[in-house]
Amino acid sequence: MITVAVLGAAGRMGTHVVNAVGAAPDLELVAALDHSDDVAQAARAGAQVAVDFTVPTATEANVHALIDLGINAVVGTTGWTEESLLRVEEHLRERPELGVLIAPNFALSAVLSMRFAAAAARYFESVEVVELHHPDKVDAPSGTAVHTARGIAAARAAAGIAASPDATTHDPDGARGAVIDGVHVHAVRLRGLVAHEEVLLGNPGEQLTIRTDSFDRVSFMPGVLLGVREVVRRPGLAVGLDSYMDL
Ligand SMILES: NC(=O)c1ccc[n+]([C@@H]2O[C@H](COP(=O)([O-])OP(=O)(O)OC[C@H]3O[C@@H](n4cnc5c(N)ncnc54)[C@H](O)[C@@H]3O)[C@@H](O)[C@H]2O)c1
Ligand SMILES: O=C(O)C1=N[C@H](C(=O)O)CCC1
Repeated sequence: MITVAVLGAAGRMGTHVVNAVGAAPDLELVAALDHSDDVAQAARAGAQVAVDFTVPTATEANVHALIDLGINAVVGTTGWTEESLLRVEEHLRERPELGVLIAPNFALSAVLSMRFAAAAARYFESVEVVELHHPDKVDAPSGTAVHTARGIAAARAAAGIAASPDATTHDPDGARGAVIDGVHVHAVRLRGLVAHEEVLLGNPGEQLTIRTDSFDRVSFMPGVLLGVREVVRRPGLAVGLDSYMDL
């Protein structure tokens, strides 16, 4: 039995995680904490793993607190930068027995989309990412889109591919979107959506579209539970659920 605490337990994702952990025969929910609770309660309740679905402004501090408490962490919250990931990696050297998984998206379709996009990136002249989410989301672009763009950019750089062609010289309102490692990323916020992303790859006379749709937050739960089960036997920092999958 793996004992689990949930941070952000009252939120949209946290509520689903509480239910999914509660329904799993090999997991025991020992703490359901939200913003007014002390993270140390997770240790007092005997948690081996804490799942964090909080807010980008809180998640890094939560992870450092969990490491100090000797608790493995599975993190779905977005907002991570190269610098904040490095700080966690550094902190984990003090606790080499602990594992931390930080994954921008736990849905299988999204994990595969990111992999497929990176694999396809070097075969196309142009690439852009469009992410589409519910309007209650506080961050843009999405963590998934940032991770997707970085994977595409790394694959193109490794293959020596030039920047996507773009004649734009006048864009006073930012219509061309954000630029992540040279890849344009566009964010849509629309009532009715949950979490969606399209990667558009273009060549003369052809286009490849890679699309992932999470219509319901249940889509994230198998990946979260996989993370909880695996993190206890995979010390160190892992970024992206694909690192726990045999892809
Ligand atoms: N990785 C994935 O697969 C995935 C999927 C969906 C959402 N997300 C990300 O998860 C995060 C949460 O999304 P959501 O839709 O559940 O948001 P939400 O606003 O519904 O929930 C966040 C919860 O965290 C709580 N909270 C805030 N600060 C806290 C703190 N310091 N300690 C404990 N709890 C705290 C809030 O009170 C709230 O209940 C976002 O960053 C989102 O982008 C990731
Ligand atoms: O609903 C959200 O918020 C989501 N956030 C993640 C992101 O920013 O990529 C994953 C998808 C849902």
